[in-house]
Amino acid sequence: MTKLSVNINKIATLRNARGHNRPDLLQAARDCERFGAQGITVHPRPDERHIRYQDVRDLKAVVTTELNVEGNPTPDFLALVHEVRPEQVTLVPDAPDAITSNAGWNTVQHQDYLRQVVADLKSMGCRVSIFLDPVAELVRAAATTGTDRIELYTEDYARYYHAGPEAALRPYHEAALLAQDLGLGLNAGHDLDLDNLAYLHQHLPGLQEVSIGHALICDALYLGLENTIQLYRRQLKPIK
Ligand SMILES: CC(=O)[C@@H](O)[C@H](O)COP(=O)(O)O
Ligand SMILES: NCC(=O)COP(=O)(O)O
Repeated sequence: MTKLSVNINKIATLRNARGHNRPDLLQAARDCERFGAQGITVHPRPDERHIRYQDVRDLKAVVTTELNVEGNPTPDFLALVHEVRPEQVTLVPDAPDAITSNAGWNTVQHQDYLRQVVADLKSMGCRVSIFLDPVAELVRAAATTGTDRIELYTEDYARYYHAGPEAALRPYHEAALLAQDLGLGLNAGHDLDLDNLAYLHQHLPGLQEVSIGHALICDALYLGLENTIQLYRRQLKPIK
């Protein structure tokens, strides 16, 4: 089964636009779960432009499925996840000024560093996932860090999907097979939406979780949050 983790960054973006508590992020997380989300993802960025560090603390007390906290393992980020101990930490090498995540890890270059961070997070009981591009040598190097899972960075898949889904997915399919051989769990995310999700799910072996935020929250403006989450879940229905 491929689980849907709803990324609620954009709900915090909206809240922060006015400085009050509308929409209420914690209530939104509860509602996402009630509507069918099987996890909640947040990506606190250093400038706290959407998710604040305090949100992550508060969410831990509220989320009943799984809390997935994404970010670059800076000292502040590591202190936060040490305190909160989410079910999953996804390591993303984003620069502080990046508009959104725009690159995966170079796991070859940062192998030793990642090995230390992964060991530290696993010792606290967190599942660890490393965000990376679908490149064989990056997947192999990730496996040597002891990470539980990798998250395939799907921006290129999403960009090229409409030009030809098969070609767009090919590197991801190969990376997924390699991950399976190496005993790595598999997540995927970034720019997934109602157009491209079902194909990814049907053709990516061993896909355990997708985290989706931007498109899902945009769709919810038109379709409503409950209906939207149900539509995304439907794209992930088990393959017979
Ligand atoms: C890790 C990742 O892929 C991101 O998509 C992310 O969490 C989205 O972040 P923003 O909501 O800040 O664009
Ligand atoms: N890990 C990806 C994620 O959480 C959401 O990415 P996006 O759907 O906002 O592009």
